[in-house]
Amino acid sequence: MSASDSAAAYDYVIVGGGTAGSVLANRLTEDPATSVCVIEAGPSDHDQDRVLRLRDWLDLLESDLDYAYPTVEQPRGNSHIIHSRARVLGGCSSHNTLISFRPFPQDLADWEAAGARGWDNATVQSYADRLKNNIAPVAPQDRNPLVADWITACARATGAPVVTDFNAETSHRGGFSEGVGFLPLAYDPYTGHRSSASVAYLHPIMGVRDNLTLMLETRAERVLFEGERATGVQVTTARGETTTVTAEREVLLCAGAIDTPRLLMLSGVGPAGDLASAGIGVHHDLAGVGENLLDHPESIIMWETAREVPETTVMYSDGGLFLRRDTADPRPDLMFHIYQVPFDDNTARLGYDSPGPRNAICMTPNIPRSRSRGKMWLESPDPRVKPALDFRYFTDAEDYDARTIVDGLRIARDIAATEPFASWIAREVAPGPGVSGDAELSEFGRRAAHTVYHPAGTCRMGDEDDEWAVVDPALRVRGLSGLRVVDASVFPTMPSPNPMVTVLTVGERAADLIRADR
Ligand SMILES: Cc1cc2nc3c(=O)[nH]c(=O)nc-3n(C[C@H](O)[C@H](O)[C@H](O)COP(=O)(O)OP(=O)(O)OC[C@H]3O[C@@H](n4cnc5c(N)ncnc54)[C@H](O)[C@@H]3O)c2cc1C
Repeated sequence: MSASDSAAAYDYVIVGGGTAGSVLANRLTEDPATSVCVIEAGPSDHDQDRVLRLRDWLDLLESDLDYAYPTVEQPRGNSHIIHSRARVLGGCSSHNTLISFRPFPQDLADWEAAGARGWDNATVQSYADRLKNNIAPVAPQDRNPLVADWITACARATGAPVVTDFNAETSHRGGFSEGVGFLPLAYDPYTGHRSSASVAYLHPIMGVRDNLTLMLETRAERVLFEGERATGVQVTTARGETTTVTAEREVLLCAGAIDTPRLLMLSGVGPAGDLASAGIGVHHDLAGVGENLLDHPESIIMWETAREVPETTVMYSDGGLFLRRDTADPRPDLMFHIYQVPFDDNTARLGYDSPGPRNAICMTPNIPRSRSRGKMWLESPDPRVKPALDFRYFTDAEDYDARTIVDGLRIARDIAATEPFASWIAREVAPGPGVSGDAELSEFGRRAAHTVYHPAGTCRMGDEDDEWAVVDPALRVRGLSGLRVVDASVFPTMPSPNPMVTVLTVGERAADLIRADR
């Protein structure tokens, strides 16, 4: 299970045993003649109940299992957001909420239009069909009566249909424009445990397949090259030793949308000017590394409840609402999660009081296709220094992002005024009924903004001749060989819904692309 011998060699070296990395490790080791080493900076999740119990996810944020990346100052947004990224086997699928939406057909049409040839809807859905995770709507015994009343009120107030299985709408009806219901989750309804990437793809084969090596608590610090070819990775092991892991065929970067571009830049692959400013020697000038930083920004409205919120839940955010304002596009353009707990980090900082833990209910409107684009870069060649993340929240020229949040806050108030949800509510805590003009709502919405924790796009896919693309449609890093990126970094544009299933699907398809190149 562990290897620390120097210069160990494998066919494939996967950096990051996270969401996409777990899928890839499983699929590539299906062939007993193929050897794979997974280098994972975090520990195993295998016997960690605090990780496996989905209901406890909030305790993992900013814990020892979280890289917790700050952002640079956001003049039009909230400068205090901490981007959680998991440091544990399974990656973010081991500390997220496991909301699981199949990719939307029109989002994949956007990918193809952006140069991601071959990532069409029919192809990608066929890979989504292969996922091993147990994905199903919140089970009947886990359905909170308050959330059920919220769903009814949403349908009445907005006209959105109540949906029993969002993913069935995508699989069998070509998608949905609007809808409200209990969310599809990757979990085991009998135990409340995660059906994360590690649970579904790694646990069944750990210690079973001899051709799989896991190097846990081992950090990749640099990709090694001979000329243009990636030959392996320099790592620091759990014991603090620096060693080399050699890839006979390919190095596969699956460290996520922040750590993959970070590792490329630490290895001298990235925009030459940015690398020089950080004191890093340039091995391969690649303009797009760290550009196109995407996210789903959200804001919040919080109420104090008139009665205690019933405790039944899977993970305290079990319902979702999708709405569409622009009828020219079939996709929803506003999404809301409901939070059955006081999600008050940002409101408390702004001076709002917080109801008790059992007396708050929140709605968090988010922007499915945010138009602001960010960038990340390094400020030091030291691999321990965290990167600079500038999401440039709410900076799009048309102010579309801020207007979407204002629309969301207003719609949330309409829902709160509608039975049977209305009678659960005692008062609006934040932003409070006094905040009602567009400008005031925008100011509050942006200052109290948060992330749905979906950074992506920083090594985006594109045509071979697109100078801002980092990888080609087969996920190979442009201008180099033996090196691919397989994680949320490769998204050319942001999927409208929560992206984890799309990441898993990228892992599934990547395995076929890699095998096809052998
Ligand atoms: C709190 C939270 C809640 C979320 N909720 C949802 C949700 O409900 N539904 C949804 O669809 N999406 C959700 N997301 C987003 C989703 O989880 C991510 O988009 C997805 O899991 C990213 O997968 P990945 O493979 O790109 O990266 P990750 O899963 O982050 O995997 C990266 C792995 O690489 C490892 N690593 C990093 N650097 C190194 C290094 N240098 N050396 C070795 N290993 C390294 C990390 O430890 C990690 O295991 C959430 C995210 C968070 C943080």
